[in-house]
Amino acid sequence: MDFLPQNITTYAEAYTSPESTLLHQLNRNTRARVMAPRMLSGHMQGRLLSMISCMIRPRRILEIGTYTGYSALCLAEGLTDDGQLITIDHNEELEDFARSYWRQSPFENKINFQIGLAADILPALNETFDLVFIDADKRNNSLYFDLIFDKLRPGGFILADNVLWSGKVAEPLNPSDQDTAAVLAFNQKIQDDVRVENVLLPVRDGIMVIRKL
Ligand SMILES: C[S@@+](CC[C@H](N)C(=O)[O-])C[C@H]1O[C@@H](n2cnc3c(N)ncnc32)[C@H](O)[C@@H]1O
Repeated sequence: MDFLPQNITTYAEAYTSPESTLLHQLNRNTRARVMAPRMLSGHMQGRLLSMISCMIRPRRILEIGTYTGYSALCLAEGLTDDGQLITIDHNEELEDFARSYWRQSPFENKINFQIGLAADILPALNETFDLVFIDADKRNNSLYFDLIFDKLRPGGFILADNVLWSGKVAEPLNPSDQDTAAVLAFNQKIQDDVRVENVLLPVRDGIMVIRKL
């Protein structure tokens, strides 16, 4: 869903740095060959993820929800020389596809792909993260936030995707719509949490930017 008029979106994209050739190919081939290509962050959001990562210069990034590896490549652009990005997905069928693009990038050796359910993998991670991107099953956003909070350094950032949920968060809630209810609950939980500061960016489907105090 576009929240801005199409001409404004087109203009904003025209005045955003272009995707690299590799990211463009990954974007295009995901659309051509993979189910549900709308899940991919895409040009504008990808450049924003890269920009935020370059501002933070993280040593450790955690991504929950790899899909075809597009956002991992964007976030990896900001890593320090000794940095590492751990990315988790339970869909092992996408591994070869994602790796074939990571291999062509400067970040192959910095990306650690872990296959499995995020809720199983997260408790075992023995790292302190500077930046976390939550972009998997939205019903578990609150669980993932709780599981990673103590692993995030003070001053570190969490980005949570799709917090506008196609605009449904601002409409009357259908009682049978558990996905929207979960996104609403997550947004409220963050808003009420005195341990963080947060800004809901209405970019694409909404990104909650959270800073641990
Ligand atoms: C929206 S896509 C991620 C898109 C990617 N971050 C990007 O921007 O290009 C969500 C991914 O989360 C994965 N996923 C969903 N539930 C999961 C779970 N419980 N544990 C791990 N991965 C999960 C899906 O397989 C899917 O690939």
